[in-house]
Amino acid sequence: MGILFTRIWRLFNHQEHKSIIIGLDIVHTSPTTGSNVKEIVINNTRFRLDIGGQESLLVVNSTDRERISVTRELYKMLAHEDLRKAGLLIFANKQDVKKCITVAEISQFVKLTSIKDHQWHIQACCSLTGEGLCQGLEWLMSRLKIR
Ligand SMILES: Nc1nc2c(ncn2[C@@H]2O[C@H](COP(=O)(O)OP(=O)(O)OP(=O)(O)O)[C@@H](O)[C@H]2O)c(=O)[nH]1
Ligand SMILES: [Mg+2]
Repeated sequence: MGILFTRIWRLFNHQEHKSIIIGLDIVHTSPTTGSNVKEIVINNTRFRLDIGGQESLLVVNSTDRERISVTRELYKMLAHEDLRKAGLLIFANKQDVKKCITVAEISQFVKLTSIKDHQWHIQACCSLTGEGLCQGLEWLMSRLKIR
């Protein structure tokens, strides 16, 4: 999810909203200085994230049918105390690819409708063109405004 992450990072730049970004290819390195600060490495780039997050972003590779079941487990981290009030934004990436897993299918796999205690939104996107990224983030921003 390197490309998508880089684009989102640019859009978020200089803003103070706390978010965590999760996906299957993020490598957690050892905890760093602050208690909530984690360093992650994505495609050889090191990022520092504050994981006392208010929002969660989940990135799904819509062409990877084998690992969609692993993705299903990821949102369980929403049960963590620090994420009690977090919303969940799911980016279904690579929706431009023929025969990709559709947003409806991903929703079913991940059992989105069973998430009752968090607001969630699933957004089709293509990180090559950037399509869908702004719409997804607009959903996050609208949540932050009404708080
Ligand atoms: N067609 C298409 N290709 C993409 C998209 N996003 C990433 N890719 C391609 O997928 C490959 C891996 O890029 P990453 O940024 O690692 O994307 P990823 O979502 O982690 O996908 P995988 O690593 O393949 O699981 C590269 O060749 C990208 O060009 C997308 O939205 N559409
Ligand atoms: Mg990747």
